[in-house]
Amino acid sequence: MPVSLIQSAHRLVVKVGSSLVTNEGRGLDHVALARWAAEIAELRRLGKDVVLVSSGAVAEGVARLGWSEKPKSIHEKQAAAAVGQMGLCQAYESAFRQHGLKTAQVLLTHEDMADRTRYLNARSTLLTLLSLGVVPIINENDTVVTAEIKFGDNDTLGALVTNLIEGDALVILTDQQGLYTADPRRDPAAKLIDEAVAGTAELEAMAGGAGSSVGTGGMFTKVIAAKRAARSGAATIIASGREANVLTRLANGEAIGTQLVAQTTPLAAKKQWIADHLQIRGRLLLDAGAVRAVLERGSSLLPIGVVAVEGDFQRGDIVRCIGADDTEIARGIVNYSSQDARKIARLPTGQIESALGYIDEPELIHRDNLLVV
Ligand SMILES: Nc1ncnc2c1ncn2[C@@H]1O[C@H](COP(=O)(O)OP(=O)(O)O)[C@@H](O)[C@H]1O
Ligand SMILES: N[C@@H](CCC(=O)OP(=O)(O)O)C(=O)O
Repeated sequence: MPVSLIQSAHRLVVKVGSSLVTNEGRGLDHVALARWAAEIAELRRLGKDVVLVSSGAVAEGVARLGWSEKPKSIHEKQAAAAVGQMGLCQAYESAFRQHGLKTAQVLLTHEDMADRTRYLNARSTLLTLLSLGVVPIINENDTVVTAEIKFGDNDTLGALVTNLIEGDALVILTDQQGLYTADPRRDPAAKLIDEAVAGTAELEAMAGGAGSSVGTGGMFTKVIAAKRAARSGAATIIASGREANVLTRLANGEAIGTQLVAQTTPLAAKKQWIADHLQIRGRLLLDAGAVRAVLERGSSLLPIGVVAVEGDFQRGDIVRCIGADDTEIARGIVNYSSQDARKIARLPTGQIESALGYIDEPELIHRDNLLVV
């Protein structure tokens, strides 16, 4: 049996599906929510940051409105989501309060992930919430999205959030023990897969079946989510949300469900992404001290070591770091726009806020986002 990668993970995304959250569509399962909240509180005590992606708004709205099944029309689904999301928030807020934890509702759309500024804002807000000890609870903003641009299932959203916050792992809790060789609802001989490499075609073939009556994507979207999460080096675990203490047991190294491993680490994936990036928007000219700090000590690049800023770039763009003789020594993801970088170049960190009127990060480029070339 493999050892759970959750044990060493520092930042994780836990995704719970509609059928679990709403007791197969019968209404919110408060007992299950209380269990997950207790387990997430324990993960936080173990020093792990946890973001929860929860489905269930439509299913809970359908139950609250007294409808007998999920409606077909998009506007009725959106209306149901708006009603149900209230219930989800209330239930999570009170479940986490029992453990002294605050929660935050974050509703995201596809556009928030596609637009660079919104993507970076969502990322900063989530990281700030985590640093404040708050548990962010994410769902798709179902009431405003149209069918063509919907994530649709929250497995995809969970994977994109894992990429967004550079999580080490995505835990998908569902109504099955994990990924089977075939849909266990149809094939009683199907066997549980305990470990596999994320992103292979065989996994996609096994997960072909549709989801439950209240869920959306079935296993297929979970396998694709694992493939997406693996791109940023994160492992995915698919396990039963009904298994007692599933999250804390995973955190203690117990292998439960199916573990889909990435073939690279999050840091290596990010550095590869920087190396492969074709659009380099600007150049930072470094003094000799900054060159030594970056090359010899693997340090972050601070504004004080930058003597000039060239080009026109935004926060989050990739820029070159230039040393003596106009040679490129490194490249990385910059924390400030070219306009702001010019204002803080040569300044000590303590003066960033007075120069700009705000401070995002003390570094111009953090060492995790810096690739020596
Ligand atoms: N290979 C497979 N292994 C496990 N479950 C599968 C497989 N293929 C299809 N499924 C179906 O996927 C369902 C879980 O997906 P879904 O209903 O969308 O759940 P959730 O609401 O948790 O996202 C299971 O109940 C199962 O019937
Ligand atoms: N945003 C939707 C999630 C849709 C859905 O069914 O997702 P899932 O159960 O994860 O397959 C909701 O909250 O109802």
